[in-house]
Parts: sequence; C-alpha cells; structure tokens
Amino acid sequence: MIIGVAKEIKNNENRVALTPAGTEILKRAGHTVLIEQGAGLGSGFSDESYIKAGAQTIADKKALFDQADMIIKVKEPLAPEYDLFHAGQILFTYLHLAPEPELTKALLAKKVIGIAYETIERNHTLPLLTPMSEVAGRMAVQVGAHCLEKPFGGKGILLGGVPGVESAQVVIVGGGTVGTNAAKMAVGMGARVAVLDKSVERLVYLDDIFGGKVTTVMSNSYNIAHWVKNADLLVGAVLLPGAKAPKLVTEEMVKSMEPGSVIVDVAIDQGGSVETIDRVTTHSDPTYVKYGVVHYSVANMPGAVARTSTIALTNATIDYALQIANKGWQGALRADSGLAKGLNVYDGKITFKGVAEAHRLPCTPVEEILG
Ligand SMILES: NC(=O)C1=CN([C@@H]2O[C@H](COP(=O)(O)OP(=O)(O)OC[C@H]3O[C@@H](n4cnc5c(N)ncnc54)[C@H](O)[C@@H]3O)[C@@H](O)[C@H]2O)C=CC1
Ligand SMILES: CC(=O)C(=O)O
Repeated sequence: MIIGVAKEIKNNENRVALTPAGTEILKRAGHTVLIEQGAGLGSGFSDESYIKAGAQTIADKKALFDQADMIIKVKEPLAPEYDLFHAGQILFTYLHLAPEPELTKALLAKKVIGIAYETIERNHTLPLLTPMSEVAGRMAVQVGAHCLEKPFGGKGILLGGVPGVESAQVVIVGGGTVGTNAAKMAVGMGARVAVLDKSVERLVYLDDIFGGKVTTVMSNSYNIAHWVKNADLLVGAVLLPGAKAPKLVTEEMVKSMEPGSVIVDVAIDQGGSVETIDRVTTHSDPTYVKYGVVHYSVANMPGAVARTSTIALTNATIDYALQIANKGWQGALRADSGLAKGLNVYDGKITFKGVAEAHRLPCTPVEEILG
C-alpha cells in the first residue's frame, strides 16, 4: 500500500503522524511511505531520518495526496485540505466529527473512508486517544497554573501555596485519562484536588490510586455547581466517545466563580463541556476572559509538546496502520471489531452513531458495510 504522511497545517501543530521508527516498520512490511518534506521537523525528525528509514520525501502536497492509498494524519483535515482527498482514499487520523458539520459534509462528499483514532476501542478503552489524553491531562494543570498568574489574567495564586498560605482548589470534571493525569499533576504540585465523574466504579478506582489525596465526587448538576463555585482551576475532561461533549458547566456556574479563576476545557475537541466556551482557541492566542474568568480552549494541546506527543502517538497507532496496510481496510476491520468502531464515514455515509446523531443524519452500521 502507498501511505502518505502530510505535514500538519493547524495553528502550532508540530506533531507528525509517523516517526522514522514507524516508517521502518511499514517499509519492512513491503509498503511505500511518502512523507511531505519538512513534516517531521516540528517534532525534531529531519527528512534525512525518514529517508534513512526507507521513506520517500515529496515536496508537493497535492501529488502526495494523489498517490496515497491511505493518508495518515494527526489532526482532522482543515478547509484548505478538503479538496486534496479522493474517493475511496483511507484517512486515518483524529477526526472529532460530531462538532464539525463542514468537515463531515466534506468527507461525505469526497467519499473518503474515515477511520478516527478517537473511537477505536480495545478492551473497553480508547487506545489511540489515551496517549494524547495523558499528555493533555498533564498539560491542563501546567497551563492552568500559568493562567492563574496575575500577568496572564489569573487571580495571582500559586497552585501549591506556601507554608501558612492555603493551596489552590483544582476541580476536574471527568475522571478518565485526562482527569486522572490532571489529578496526578495537581496533587504533585500541592493543590487541593476534587474529581467529579458519573461512574461510581471510576470514583472507587481514583480513590484507591490516590490514597485519599483526591476528593472524589459523584457528578450531578448539584455537585458540579458547588465545586465549580469554589474552583480556582476548573478542568473539563468529560467524554461520551464520538459524540458531542455534554455542557455540564452552565453559564450561571461560571458566573459564580471568583474573578481570576481559570477554566481549561480539554473536552473542546468534542465541542466543549462548558457553556461559556464559545470558541476554539489556538496556541498563539490561547485564552479569553468572560465573566472575569480566564478560559483556555485549545483543541490540539499536545501539539505544543510535539516531540513527546509524536512518539507517544506513533507508539499507539503503528500496529493499527500496519494492519490496515497489510490486510486492506475491510480485512483489518473485519479482523478486529475494536478497530471497526473507528470507521466514522464511508462512501458518503456516516457509520458512527454519535456523529450521525450530532448532525441529525442517518447512520449506516459498520456491520452492514463490512457484510
Ligand atoms: N484539547 C486537546 O488537545 C485534547 C482533548 N482531549 C479530549 O479530552 C476529552 C477527555 O478524554 P479522555 O479523558 O481520554 O476520555 P475518557 O473516556 O478516558 O474519560 C472521560 C470520562 O468522562 C466521564 N464522564 C462522562 N459523562 C460524565 C458526566 N456527565 N459527568 C462527569 N463525568 C462524566 C466518563 O465516566 C469518563 O471517566 C475528550 O474529549 C478527548 O478527545 C484529549 C486529548 C487532547
Ligand atoms: C485528541 C486530539 O485531538 C489531539 O491530540 O489533538
């Protein structure tokens, strides 16, 4: 199979979908890897390192898309990329289609075979979302601590306090991968930490692993209102896989927060979990202030720590990319029902329920397509 790796074009997206190590794995299995020139530079991988691993570099983005049977990316395609795809081409990447009607329309019109990293399952986990959620969860506290500093609009408090001065209250809504990693960082920095989740099993798990260092709270609107009001740093970390994020934090709740408090809504890539998050921000202009509260809503947080993120991402994606290349997309999806859950669009049809519901369009079950 001819596999094309395009240079990312999103603001400050420094990741690339394949490392030289991943390239070598695909090459050894007999596949052709085309890398857009300079695609790896933001992650510290030179064109020469890809050539040494067996890839061909290509300067012309359009020629790369024209030749490739499968395009591997990091982020969902942006408008300037829509026309590059052709019918029957496999697109293997984060797609986040539920909050993106224009992108969904474009991929349907182009009859792309869209396999989304974020909806692939293995043993009830999301193996291709997990590594980037680990990164974003850890970053959420790092950027949140920064935003709490006075020059960045915050109320001027240090997460861990100092002896004689109380530490900050970090409130995390959603105790999955992002939430757990945010809690680890916040505990490590000496903050007081509360995690809300709707799953009792998850709260039990968090209570066990944090040994009492985190307050676990059942997620409902009453408890969310109480904890949001008292948060210095609020982290949005909920997920309903593939679907639009529920707006759990209302405008009234945000109004109840002290001025200079900070919200980091990591769930922004699925549309955001906070009512006052009304825009996706970028690494070059990451925050805005509403009701005196600093809002951070960057949808590609791991792009800022690209070296770490690119290696972690390829570690997770490479086996799946190899299966798709070796067996063809249908063979690979038939052989692995968890991978089949990644299929979001095919031949002009939506094949993932959460995406179809978000756009009020019909859903064609994957099983029907695989026959
Ligand atoms: N902005 C960015 O750069 C990035 C964003 N993300 C996003 O972060 C979000 C979270 O991802 P993960 O932690 O990996 O998901 P996850 O599936 O591991 O965890 C989600 C948690 O939300 C909980 N949840 C669902 N409904 C809830 C409710 N009503 N109240 C409280 N908790 C609820 C679930 O029980 C689960 O524990 C996703 O939207 C993901 O795409 C991930 C990486 C980077
Ligand atoms: C999960 C995702 O969209 C990201 O890492 O950018």
